[in-house]
Amino acid sequence: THLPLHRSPMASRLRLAASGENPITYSKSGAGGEGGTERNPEEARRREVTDLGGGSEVVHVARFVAREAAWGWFDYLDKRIPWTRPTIRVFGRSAVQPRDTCYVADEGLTDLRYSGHQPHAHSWDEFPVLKDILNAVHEALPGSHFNSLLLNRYKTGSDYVSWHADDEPLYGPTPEIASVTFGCEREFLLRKKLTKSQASPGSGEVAPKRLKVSAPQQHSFLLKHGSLLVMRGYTQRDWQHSVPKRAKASSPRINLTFRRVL
Ligand SMILES: O=C(O)CCC(=O)C(=O)O
Ligand SMILES: [Fe+2]
Repeated sequence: THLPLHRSPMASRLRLAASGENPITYSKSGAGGEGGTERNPEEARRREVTDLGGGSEVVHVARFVAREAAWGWFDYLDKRIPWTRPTIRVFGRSAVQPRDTCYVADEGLTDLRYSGHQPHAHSWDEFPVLKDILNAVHEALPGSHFNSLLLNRYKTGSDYVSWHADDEPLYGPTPEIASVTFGCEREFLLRKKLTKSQASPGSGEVAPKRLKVSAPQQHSFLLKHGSLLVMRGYTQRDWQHSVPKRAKASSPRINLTFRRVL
C-alpha cells in the first residue's frame, strides 16, 4: 500500500524506517476484542526515526492510536484524572506550574521529585484505561518496561512546559521515555544542550573576541492527536525539550510520558 508521506518540518533529518525494519507487533485480541480497534493498522503506524547524533534518537509515530479510540481516551482522561496544578520552584522562585499534572507509578518505587515538588503517586488500579495505553506502548516498544507515568494537561495555548530534560538520576543514564498525545496538536521542540565551552564565554575583564556562536541544533515535531514520540539513548543527557505557548491553540491537549524508574 502507498501511504501519504508525513510532512516533516525538517526534511533533512529523517530516515524513514520501513515498517518491516522495526516491526510493531500487536497481539490481536480477535473479533470482538478491544485491542484491534484502538490501534491503527500496522501500515499506518509508520515510524520516523530521527538520529540526533551522539547516541540520541527520537522515534515518532504520528498515527499510533486510531482517531476514535484516541478521542475516547482523551474524554476519559480529561474527566477522570484528578488533575492538579502544583506550586513548584524554578530558579529560587515559587510559581504555579503552567499546566495540570498527575503522576501514576508502581508501588515501592523511588519517589519522583522535580522543581522542588513531589507529586503524589497514584496507583494504576485507579485508572484501568492507563493500563490499556501502557499495554499499547509496551507492544510498540519491545523490551520496554515502563513503571511510572507523568500526565500533563495543557488547557489552552497559554499552558506550556519550558525547556528541560528528564534527567533525574532515578531514570538512569539513558532513559527511554514514551510520550503519547491526545487532543490539540502542539509543537514539541528539542534543542541541544550547550557544552561548557559553548555556554557564557566567561566574565574576564578583557572582553573576549566576539566568536560566532552558532544557534543550538533544534528539531521540531508537530505532535498530533493519537501520536507517539519516543526519546531514547542520551537524549535526556544531551538535549532539552519543551512545548511552547501557542496563542492559536485553544483546545486542551493531554500528554502522557511513560518512564522507567530504576
Ligand atoms: O507534553 C509534552 O509533550 C511533554 C511533557 C514533558 O516533557 C514532561 O512531562 O516531562
Ligand atoms: Fe519532559
